[in-house]
Amino acid sequence: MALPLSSPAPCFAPSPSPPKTPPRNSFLITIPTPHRRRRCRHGAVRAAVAVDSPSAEGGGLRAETPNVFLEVKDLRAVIKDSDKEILKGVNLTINEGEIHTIMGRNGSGKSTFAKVLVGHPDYEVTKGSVVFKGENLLDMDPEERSHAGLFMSFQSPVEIPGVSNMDFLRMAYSAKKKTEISPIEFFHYLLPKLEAVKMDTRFLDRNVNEGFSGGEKKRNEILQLAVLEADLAILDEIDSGLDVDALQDVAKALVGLMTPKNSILMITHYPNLLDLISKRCFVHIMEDGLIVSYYQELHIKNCCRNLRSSFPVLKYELQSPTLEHFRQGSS
Ligand SMILES: Nc1ncnc2c1ncn2[C@@H]1O[C@H](COP(=O)(O)OP(=O)(O)OP(=O)(O)O)[C@@H](O)[C@H]1O
Repeated sequence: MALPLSSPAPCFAPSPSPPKTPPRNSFLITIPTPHRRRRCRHGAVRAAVAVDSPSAEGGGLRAETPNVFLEVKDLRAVIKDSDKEILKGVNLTINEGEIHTIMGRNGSGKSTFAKVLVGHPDYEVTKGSVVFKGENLLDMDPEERSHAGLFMSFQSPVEIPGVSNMDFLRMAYSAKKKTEISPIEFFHYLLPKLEAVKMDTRFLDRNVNEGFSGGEKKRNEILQLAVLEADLAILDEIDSGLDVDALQDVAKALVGLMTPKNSILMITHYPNLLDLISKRCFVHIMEDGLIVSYYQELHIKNCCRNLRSSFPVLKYELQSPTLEHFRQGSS
């Protein structure tokens, strides 16, 4: 379920200028596969694998210095009241206006990472830092994080019996805007958003997610995101369980929500959604609690084409690529 938001504090960390060499904890391997020579229409295809996701300053491929939205450094987390470490030193930087995707095997820690970012009580951070728009995210409780502009769509959206979708959305919107909005006024605000995600108004009277099909729940998550207009949307497998039409609707709605000022962090196993969104994006691979590799700033269509042509398994089976696939592809 999404968390209600309130006005984000427009506080941005100064963007560091990119150094000429990658930081010590990361190195780039240019993949010597055909896509290295291929240049996309945008003339900027650059495929790279890095061990340890580099920080923005380590990327070194950007000429401009965008505002850093989220900066995760050496993040380690265990399951609460246990010493089972799930996140083992994650590094990730997201600038405003960017789409980032995390792929990887089942159980590699993707959802845990997302949940740790929004302050899920099941996990305890043992090391590292997370700065969101210049503020220490780890010092905030989950509600404060959502107020600061974070939104998370969970893999399995929760049902809220006894609370209508309409009331829930209106309460969340009021909390974000810090002002009451009348049901009529809110309905007018909501209508175009319902149309964007192709949801019928009858879903407004139903209790939040109660009895919704898997696909309807996912659309409802996007509706919440559209209503709350978060700065950074973390979408955990928003594409799972969607039929072809629903996938296209969700992709279209997401594209409609993107502005140069907001960002998306998607967790997915399938490149299809990336294909449909058709925007530039960063693709990261998570393995055993670490972001171990990344494709930097590829146009998504090229990125997915490259992934499929480089790693034969992806041609036939749209599974999450792993670091092993990158290694095979580059040999
Ligand atoms: N609350 C918890 N209690 C026990 N184990 C947990 C808990 N949360 C995560 N784990 C374990 O941590 C590992 C990572 O889980 P996580 O859900 O983050 O993986 P994932 O990469 O999102 O997997 P998938 O692709 O299947 O969704 C798994 O082995 C999981 O069983």
